[in-house]
Amino acid sequence: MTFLDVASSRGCCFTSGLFLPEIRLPRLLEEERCALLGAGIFFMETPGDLSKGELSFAEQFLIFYQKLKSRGVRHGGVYMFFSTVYMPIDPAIIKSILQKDFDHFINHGIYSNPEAEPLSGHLFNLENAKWRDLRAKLTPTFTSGKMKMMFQTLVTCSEGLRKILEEYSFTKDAVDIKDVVSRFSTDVIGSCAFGLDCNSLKNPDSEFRRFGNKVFALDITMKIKHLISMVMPKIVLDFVGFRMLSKDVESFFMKVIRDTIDYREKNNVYRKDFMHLMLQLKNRGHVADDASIMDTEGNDEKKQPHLTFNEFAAQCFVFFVAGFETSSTLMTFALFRLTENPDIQEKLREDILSVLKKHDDKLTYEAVMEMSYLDKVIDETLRINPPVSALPRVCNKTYRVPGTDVTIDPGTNINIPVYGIHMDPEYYPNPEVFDPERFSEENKAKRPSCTFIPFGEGPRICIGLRFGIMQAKVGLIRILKDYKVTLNQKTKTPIKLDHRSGIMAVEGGIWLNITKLNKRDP
Ligand code: HEM
Repeated sequence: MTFLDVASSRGCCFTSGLFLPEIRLPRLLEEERCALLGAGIFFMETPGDLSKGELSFAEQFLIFYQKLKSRGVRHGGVYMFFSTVYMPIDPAIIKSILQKDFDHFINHGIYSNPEAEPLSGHLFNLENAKWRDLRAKLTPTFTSGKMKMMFQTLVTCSEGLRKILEEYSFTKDAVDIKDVVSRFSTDVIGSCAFGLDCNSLKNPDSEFRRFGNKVFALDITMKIKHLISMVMPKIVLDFVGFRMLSKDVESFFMKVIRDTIDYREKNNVYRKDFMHLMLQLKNRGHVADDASIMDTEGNDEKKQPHLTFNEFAAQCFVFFVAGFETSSTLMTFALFRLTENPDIQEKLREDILSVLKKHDDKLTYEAVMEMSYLDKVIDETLRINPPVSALPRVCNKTYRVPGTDVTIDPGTNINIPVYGIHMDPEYYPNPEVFDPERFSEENKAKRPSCTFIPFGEGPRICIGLRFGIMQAKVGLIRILKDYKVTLNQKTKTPIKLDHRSGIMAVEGGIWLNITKLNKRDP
């Protein structure tokens, strides 16, 4: 029996879904449930809350995960809109899908049409050979050596963050911390991916921030577009030239990138950032450790570029989109958890200050790498509040799930339940408790692989992992070194996850008090 046989044994699979009004799948009869469980170990569920829009995407999938887990099965299925999604919950199956048998699950299954919408032709969306080729080209852009090269740009941007916090510590106003750290992330990624001073820390209404927010705005138009892209066949979408981004967003990013390329190429500018490495890729076909963006003849105007302008622009765009919201979410939740756990906040500050003292009070790449307690706090934050709560995959080759008699057909969508795994008491006892010691070397070694997957896993793992962590670390160090953070009463507690956001976020935001610390010996 294949997964789709089981799924369609209920007939039409209309579902109550994220963006739809309530259209419920008839509840399964008990004997039907047993038959499904007996036949293929699968179980289809449609919690009512899914349709009411009260639960966040992360919570909905946590419920699916917990229901499957409580039935003692290794995997299951979920009705979503008009299709069914296969959901493994056993880390061994997850590992097979993400790593061992990756060849069957290469793609994310997200619709894109670079001809109609050039910025959609980026790494996250590309498929099969096109993805492999581009991933191989871009990987050298994200090595630890390249991170070290960009480190100073990050530190420079963090000076703006310090200035803002200084003002807040003086005025004693409550700080919408997600807003502030998002502006920091916008400046960092704008500077590193576009080579621009976006000034969004100084000017909250900067164009970069405005258009960045527009990309993430999940308004009714975007919801409808998401739905259409999920339910319509690709051939129809291609035919009508379907696009996700509005024209003004596309024009803004294309123009910024075009102007920067022209300026740098004309003036042979060298800046230590992604833009420089991408220009090397475009003009020389590879990333190098030098200041030149031209080939050995000094120019390549006669030659075919190694990366076309559209490909180039789409990658800069995805670095921005994938980088700024995820990293600022990480910083926001870390600070929130530290307000809930003042002893952990104090311990982290001690770690930061003692390492800085060894490095003459200078925020260097090497100093950051030495802050081992900071690593644990970051990992524990990513466990309890993973910005991306589920990983999408689509099956591209018939697959027999190891250790079962179940087959997955090509075209079946897969959902890897990151948040469910991270909140499973089997791997993380008392999962609601924030405890960085879960990430001591000893404790990490006790857990099976694929039980901590905030960046995904396998060949398709987040390419910007190092950069995202480095950016969050610099931001947190800047804040915690000089300021104590406490929760302001404007924060609605207990916090509720925002059901309107695709990335994990808090309804009403996290509001903090910032108190300047007296200078002291670390
Ligand atoms: C805390 C920060 C971040 C988190 C939690 C995060 C998380 C993720 C996740 C879960 C995926 C999907 C992995 C998979 O399918 O297995 C992903 C993919 C990706 N991320 Fe990140 N990310 C972060 C920061 C960044 C940054 C800073 C950049 C770029 C500068 C970036 C660029 C990308 C790209 C391009 C992909 C697609 C990779 C591919 O399909 O080959 N991410 N990220």
